[in-house]
Amino acid sequence: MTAQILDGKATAAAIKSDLTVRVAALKEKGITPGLGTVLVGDDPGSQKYVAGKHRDCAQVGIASIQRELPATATQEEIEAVVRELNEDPACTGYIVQLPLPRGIDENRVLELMDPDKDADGLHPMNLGRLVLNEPAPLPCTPNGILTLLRRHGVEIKGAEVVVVGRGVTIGRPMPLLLTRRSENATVTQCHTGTRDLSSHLKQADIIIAAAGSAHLVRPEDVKPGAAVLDVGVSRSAEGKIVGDVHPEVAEVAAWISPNPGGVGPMTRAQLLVNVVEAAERSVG
Ligand SMILES: Nc1nc2c(c(=O)[nH]1)N[C@@H](CN(C=O)c1ccc(C(=O)N[C@@H](CCC(=O)O)C(=O)O)cc1)CN2
Repeated sequence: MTAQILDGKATAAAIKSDLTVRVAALKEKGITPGLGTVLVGDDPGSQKYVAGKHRDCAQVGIASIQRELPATATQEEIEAVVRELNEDPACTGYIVQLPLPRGIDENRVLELMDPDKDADGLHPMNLGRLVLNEPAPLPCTPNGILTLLRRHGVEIKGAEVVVVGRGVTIGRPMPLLLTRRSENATVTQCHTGTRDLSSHLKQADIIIAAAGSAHLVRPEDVKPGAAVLDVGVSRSAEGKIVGDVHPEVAEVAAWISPNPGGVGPMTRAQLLVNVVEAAERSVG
């Protein structure tokens, strides 16, 4: 078997095309959605991701507001930028690019954001709303993964899903989305404390690998016919992306997301969805 591709690039392009129409309709009502980004430091990966987010904004007609601070920025300097974006009427939604440099209290920064402008769905109020089943912007990568599966017709309802990783942007919120009544999946969350990862992976209909550990998921661990989403990013000595999923998994799985070209573009598309939905809410 050779797996079919969960094509994030093409799916994100379709989402952006739909958003272009919605943004134009908002502009006719006098609303221009504006995405703000706060980038602290000079991590090349973060710089690339933020640049991609602003490229996407330009494509669909969303205004861009960029704030950059040096790696030496203090907690107070970062918080001042967050306060400024909270007050800026041109900024209808924004994100703080993670991770922040060592020594910065990330949670304090996220808590300071106006939850109504939280385009990432990572403010504690919005994560709480997700737990309580209340409307909230959804975290971009988990929601991007669900959209990718749905648009390719992969059955989520009743599926045994293994999520590998417990980070704030993916691993923690992913099971919250998957276990809503609308998805009805059964989820096992694995992490560095899991004794026998392989035994869990072998049971999974869907594997979401977000550990950041190169080629962690191997072909012998995957049930034939499973859908495998590769979210992890490690870098080779040449700077190339190495995912969490071994390339030979494609010989066993029915569906696989490429990396790059799978979940990354979907993360960016869902961010734009959150920005546009917030602007639409503001006009009723
Ligand atoms: N505030 C946030 N910070 C971070 C998030 C997040 O959702 N919100 N997630 C990740 C990084 N991330 C989003 O910011 C992100 C990762 C990857 C991509 C992407 O388009 N990747 C491309 C490859 C790009 C490359 O060549 O390096 C792909 O997969 O095709 C976009 C966004 C951590 N921080």
